[in-house]
Amino acid sequence: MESTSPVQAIDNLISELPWWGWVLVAALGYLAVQVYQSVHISSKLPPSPGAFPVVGSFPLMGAKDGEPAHQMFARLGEKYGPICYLRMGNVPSIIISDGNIAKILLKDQDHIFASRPWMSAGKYMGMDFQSVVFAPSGPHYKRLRKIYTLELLSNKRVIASHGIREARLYGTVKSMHEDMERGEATNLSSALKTLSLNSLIGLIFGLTEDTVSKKLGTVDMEEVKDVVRCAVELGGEFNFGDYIPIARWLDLQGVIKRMKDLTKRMRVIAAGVIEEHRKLAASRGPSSPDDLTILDVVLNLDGDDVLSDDAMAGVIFDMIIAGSDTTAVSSDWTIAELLRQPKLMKKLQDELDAVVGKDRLMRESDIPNLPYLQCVIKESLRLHPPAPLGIPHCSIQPTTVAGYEIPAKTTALINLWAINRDPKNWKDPLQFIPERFEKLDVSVFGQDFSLLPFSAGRRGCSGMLLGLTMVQLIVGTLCHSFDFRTQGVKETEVDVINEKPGLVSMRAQDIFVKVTPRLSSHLFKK
Ligand code: HEM
Repeated sequence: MESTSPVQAIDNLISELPWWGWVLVAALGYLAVQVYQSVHISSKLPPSPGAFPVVGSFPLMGAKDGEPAHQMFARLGEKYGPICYLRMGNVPSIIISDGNIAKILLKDQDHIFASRPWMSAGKYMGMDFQSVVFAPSGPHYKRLRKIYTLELLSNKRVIASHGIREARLYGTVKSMHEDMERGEATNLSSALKTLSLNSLIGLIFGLTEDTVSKKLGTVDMEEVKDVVRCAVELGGEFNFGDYIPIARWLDLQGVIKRMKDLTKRMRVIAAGVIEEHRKLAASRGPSSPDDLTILDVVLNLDGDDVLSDDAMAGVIFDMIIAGSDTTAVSSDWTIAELLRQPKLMKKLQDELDAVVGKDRLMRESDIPNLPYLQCVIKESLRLHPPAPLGIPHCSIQPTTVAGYEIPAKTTALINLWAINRDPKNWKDPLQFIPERFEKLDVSVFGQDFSLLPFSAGRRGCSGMLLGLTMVQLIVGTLCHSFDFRTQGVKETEVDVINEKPGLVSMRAQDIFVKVTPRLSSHLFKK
């Protein structure tokens, strides 16, 4: 009998292996790597609950049904310490629950942690990672971020665009007054969302009060609002496919399919508004720099700054999505806290009456003269940061943090919610006490690592001044204009504990209020 050499035997096996044999070999190989990674969690990594093959640490994270992720991560922080290692499916991740360690990532090693991990939201809704929110660090991101800082959201442009925000807000004040005249309660939470969305749409597209709810050329503004609503929902949905490759491939949750459909709608809207804006700009001739909308500025960029169609679509949707719900929920949490504590509400109203008077509505230019309003908003951003986990960061190279080894491509989640409530830094951290800021000079803009509502460093929120100004103006104007009586629940029992899960921290229950005007009656006439 002819003998076969081992090499020949392997050769024969390979050539005769059926397709399912290859699938089996690939699956066994994948499993072997997973088992190796699970048992081989290096002792130099941060403390960890451990990990299983394929699903990693997911079953060990102690997730509770309906619980927001930042609360679950805060519990992990209490158990495993301020830096905790998780393998989320296939993805090495660290959770940071301490301001001093956040400072290492966002300041000392900002150049290492300023990238973003791969996320299906970035691939699809982020226009193939062209949008600033999802772009990994590199020349494209650097160029975009510079455009945001110097052109789109510069201090000068934020100040110059105050009229658009004030007009939208005064419109909301008048419709709440109309609800009152009809004897109806206003759903305040929902009114705040509509207001923020309309303000952002106004800033970007430059629509007037009449057209903001109608059409811009071929683009229906209701379609824009629906796309934004779907994007916020989809962005907040947990997608296993981001962590487990096979789940991405199978798309069992249908997230990728829905994102692809939504991206098509986003591209159609972006193409429509860009075309309309080009036509309008051509017919209108040159405008003064202060009258330009965000989209005018984007279209006027020249030289190396000119953006591709996808990057322009990214700017439009990044700004509306990142800016609208964050400012709406922050205003909602603040008013909820003030309703629970009538003394604080009165103190704020007294300050507003003294500075603004009763014969006009508040303006953005009043804010520097309203120190208590500033303290109220700071305290609200501390206790209820609207984006409690920020947006995931990603390391671009291996590094050491607090004595632990962190591999390259590790996702870093910074628990801003836990940091802002750290009892090491804040007395009575769970109480809403604006007075704590009366004698404490702490900035919300990322210089103080015990207070990080906007995160910090090169990846920190690029709309922080705009966001802060909007919340101050909205809360100040509404509390100045009205006294509130809640419907369905006593003022002092408005829920300021429970949240809906999602990217943005929303209160679990909408607030319904009946209002009584506090200012001269002519201010409420349409
Ligand atoms: C109270 C309101 C707001 C809060 C609390 C807030 C908070 C945040 C946070 C925590 C991040 C993540 C930062 C990180 O990755 O470390 C972020 C990112 C971002 N925010 Fe805001 N935001 C607010 C309003 C706005 C507004 C009004 C805009 C613009 C219209 C905006 C635009 C952005 C953008 C573009 C990013 C991504 C920055 C980047 O990746 O470089 N935000 N925001």
